[in-house]
Amino acid sequence: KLAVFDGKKAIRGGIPFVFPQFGPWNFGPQHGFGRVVRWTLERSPERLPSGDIEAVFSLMDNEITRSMWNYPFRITYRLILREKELHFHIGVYNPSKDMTFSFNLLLHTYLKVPDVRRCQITGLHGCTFIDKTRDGAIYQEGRDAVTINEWTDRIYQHTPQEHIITNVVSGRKMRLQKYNFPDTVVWNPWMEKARECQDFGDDEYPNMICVEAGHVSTPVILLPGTAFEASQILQISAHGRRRCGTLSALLPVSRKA
Ligand SMILES: O=P(O)(O)OC[C@H]1O[C@H](O)[C@H](O)[C@@H](O)[C@@H]1O
Repeated sequence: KLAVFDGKKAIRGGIPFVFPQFGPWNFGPQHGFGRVVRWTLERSPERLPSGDIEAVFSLMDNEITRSMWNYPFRITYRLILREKELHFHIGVYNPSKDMTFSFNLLLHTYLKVPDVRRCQITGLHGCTFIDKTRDGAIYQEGRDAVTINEWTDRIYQHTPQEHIITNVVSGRKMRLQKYNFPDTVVWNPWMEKARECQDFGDDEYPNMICVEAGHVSTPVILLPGTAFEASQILQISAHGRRRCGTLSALLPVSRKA
């Protein structure tokens, strides 16, 4: 409720686009500039023959980005909305002839939930995680379904392509599928940290969970003239029902044929 849309900070909610840095940054704002700069709308929302709605955004280097990160780049961000799904396809291109650059990329997805203590996240069992609430110590997850009862800020590594998050809005299940995002960050600031955030209502932490698909515990290294592609699908399912068979939709179009 206290989110500020002034172009200086990310909006607290939705899906902030974390690029080219995850976390504090010596050369610019925390989590990079991708979530605060203005993107270009390449293609306004349009209905495709399939009935899906598609919109395409792009971001290129400019004076502002080069003042923090002196590389030429081009990002294409394609969003497809279906009845119960939202698809995110990202392409990062390095147009340089001789310069390699490296970056982090993460979709900082906020999910609205009736009570975070009743959410379970699957797909993390056996994964190592960097615990940012314990000075970055590394542990291994022993639970099949992860629950949250305190300040949580973890980078799970080498996570599988799918997580299910239970008890999101209206008690439904959210299926998160990802391609080329090896990490999954799980974050809830809990009471004290929420109070420290000016744009976070004191009583709002029980009603959110961030499950963030990203490439953050190691950087993406992009050689001149090459592109990196990554995707995410969020799919809401009615009370436990699961649909299968959408994983192929995560593959880049060029590799699908
Ligand atoms: O407050 P923000 O800059 O939006 O960051 C919110 C959170 O993002 C990620 O989940 C990080 O792992 C957290 O350490 C950070 O607190």
